[in-house]
Amino acid sequence: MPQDIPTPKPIRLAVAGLGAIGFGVVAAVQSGRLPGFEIGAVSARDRDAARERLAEIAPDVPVVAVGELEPYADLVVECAPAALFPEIVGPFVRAGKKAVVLSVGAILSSEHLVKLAAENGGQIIAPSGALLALDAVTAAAEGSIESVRMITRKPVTGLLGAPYLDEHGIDIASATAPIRVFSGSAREAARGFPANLNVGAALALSGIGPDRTTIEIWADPALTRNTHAIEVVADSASFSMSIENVPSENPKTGRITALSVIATLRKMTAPLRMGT
Ligand SMILES: NC(=O)C1=CN([C@@H]2O[C@H](COP(=O)(O)OP(=O)(O)OC[C@H]3O[C@@H](n4cnc5c(N)ncnc54)[C@H](OP(=O)(O)O)[C@@H]3O)[C@@H](O)[C@H]2O)C=CC1
Ligand SMILES: O=C([O-])CC(=O)C(=O)O
Repeated sequence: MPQDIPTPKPIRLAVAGLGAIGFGVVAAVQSGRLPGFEIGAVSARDRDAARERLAEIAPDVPVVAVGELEPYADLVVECAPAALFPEIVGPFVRAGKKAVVLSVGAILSSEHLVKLAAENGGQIIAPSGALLALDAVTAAAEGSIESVRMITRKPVTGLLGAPYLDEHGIDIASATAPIRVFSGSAREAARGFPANLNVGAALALSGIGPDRTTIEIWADPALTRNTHAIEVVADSASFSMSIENVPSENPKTGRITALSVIATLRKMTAPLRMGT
């Protein structure tokens, strides 16, 4: 006779940011699509508006400031503006908890939080998000990688407002043909495009780092999708892959990003786990 296996307690999630990504994660949990998880608390800039948006799907979930999330949850999903990254992730990793992070570019300026996670038994987890092939890049990095290059092409709305464009006087709003707006390292790209190029930082941190990973960014008025093409040359394999992301309600963010978070969470408790 098999013995009764006690049902594990649900993992309590804090969702920091209730936009294109955060709302999708909350909706997935509340609909029962992610068994084994519950929402402990959420955070948004406009908390009254957030309560209204949650009224139908999660009326009882507390909406609190980002700095107050940690006691409510076992794990935080960080999906807010990059500037809030330390305030969101810090308390969780200090408490030995996990943080699933989307503002991956912010890791490059918050390396102390990786150290804090190591000291306290916490973990920072960056899902593949809007990019692909991070499984193969991390595997190749266990050997020797010669080069990693990414070319990103975005509709103009996917890049508007990036600090790099203002600093360099690059006008893309009136573009009628593709413009190459940036060419350089993943580190410089993360600094200049903090809300537009987390994928570059994710690629860099999976492979040969932010200084050796090279990035080109194009604004293309004819495009409707955010596209990323990567080329990797390593001693184990050479590969090139590309992805064309359908934008979410936030034109900077591909729809696949929220799904990537949901898949990451599902893997945490799955009896069969696919991919590196
Ligand atoms: N790793 C990857 O592949 C990808 C990463 N990203 C990154 O993920 C993050 C989230 O993206 P996305 O969901 O599209 O962003 P959105 O702009 O759609 O949502 C951002 C959310 O953050 C909230 N917020 C803003 N300020 C605060 C604050 N002070 N306190 C609490 N919450 C706040 C907003 O609140 P309110 O609703 O009240 O305005 C909003 O709910 C961004 O950093 C983005 O660059 C995006 C795509 C891909
Ligand atoms: O990297 C990002 O922040 C977003 C992005 O390019 C995408 O969603 O395609």
